[in-house]
Amino acid sequence: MEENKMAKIVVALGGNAILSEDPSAQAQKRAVSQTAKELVNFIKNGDQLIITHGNGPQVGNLLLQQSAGDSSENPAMPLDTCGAMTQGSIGYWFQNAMREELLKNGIDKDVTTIITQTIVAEDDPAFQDPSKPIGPFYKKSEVAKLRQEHPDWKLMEDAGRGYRRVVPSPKPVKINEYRAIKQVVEAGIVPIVSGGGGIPVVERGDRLVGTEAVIDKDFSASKIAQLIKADKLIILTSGGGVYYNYGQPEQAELKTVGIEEIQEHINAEEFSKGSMMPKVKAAVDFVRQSGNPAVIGDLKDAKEIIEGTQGTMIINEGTQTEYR
Ligand SMILES: Nc1ncnc2c1ncn2[C@@H]1O[C@H](COP(=O)(O)OP(=O)(O)O)[C@@H](O)[C@H]1O
Ligand SMILES: NC(=O)OP(=O)(O)O
Repeated sequence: MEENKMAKIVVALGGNAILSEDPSAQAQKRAVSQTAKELVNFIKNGDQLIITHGNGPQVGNLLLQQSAGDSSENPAMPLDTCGAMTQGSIGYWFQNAMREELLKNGIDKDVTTIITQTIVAEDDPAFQDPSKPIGPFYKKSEVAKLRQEHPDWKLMEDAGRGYRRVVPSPKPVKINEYRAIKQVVEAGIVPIVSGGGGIPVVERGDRLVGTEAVIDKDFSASKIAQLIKADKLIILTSGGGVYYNYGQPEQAELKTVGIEEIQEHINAEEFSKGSMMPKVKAAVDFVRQSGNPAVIGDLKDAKEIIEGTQGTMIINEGTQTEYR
């Protein structure tokens, strides 16, 4: 198969950006359709697109549905299987929406979802320190009751938006389906990969065994972007680009920043642990390893981000930091 010469762009979409206020399938499909309209612009530009997405809200909601209907005849599915189910459901929404948009634009291109298993280390310290927010946001007044009802849950405040259940989030070590993903990319097909960061599995001899965790999709997206030698990594979320002093009166949104400067802000732990910190770390890791830029921005600004007029661009050079 001949190597595709067009620019390869990995786009990672946040679970919270897909599920904003209305958790119904219709509302999430609408958000995905809106995004698909923007994503098709990359293809019209002649770029090769690789799509990945989060699943934090969706997998948490699914776990709640599972436990509500749990019985010996119809047992609740474990977290790794719920992760796989969200890869299927969100992948379906994207395949469906992308197909429609491509047809509207007269583009004959296949889109396919690859169920992806992400190998993590069984001794990753993250298993002892849950940090990945999943499911709905709760008010502070609800926390005591939730702790009583679910003594096994750990709850944490999430970036000023309320409290959420948190689960372990080990780092991706290997993407098991990487070779398949590479071949699909080389064939010019648009793949939807590593949804929800990939299904977390650990290696035990010849077996891959599912584990109770949710991998951060930003870290998996960065790993895939490095493996396929992407020209750009774009992380789309809600709320805009990266801010210094987020939530403070003096908050400032970054337009362009070099990796060494933003690394200092990472080292000072200035970004929220369960939300912006993984995005910034994943972006910096990609830029450092590849030399290519990464952009973090709002899903609703996808068009402007493609044009380079919105979002925060992180680049591989010392530069005068620009603010919006
Ligand atoms: N420094 C920051 N700059 C911008 N947003 C931040 C920052 N710190 C926390 N946030 C919050 O992080 C959110 C994005 O993280 P999250 O909701 O976890 O993303 P995802 O869309 O991947 O689910 C933003 O909507 C914002 O509320
Ligand atoms: N798995 C994951 O990172 O999901 P979110 O993007 O929804 O946080």
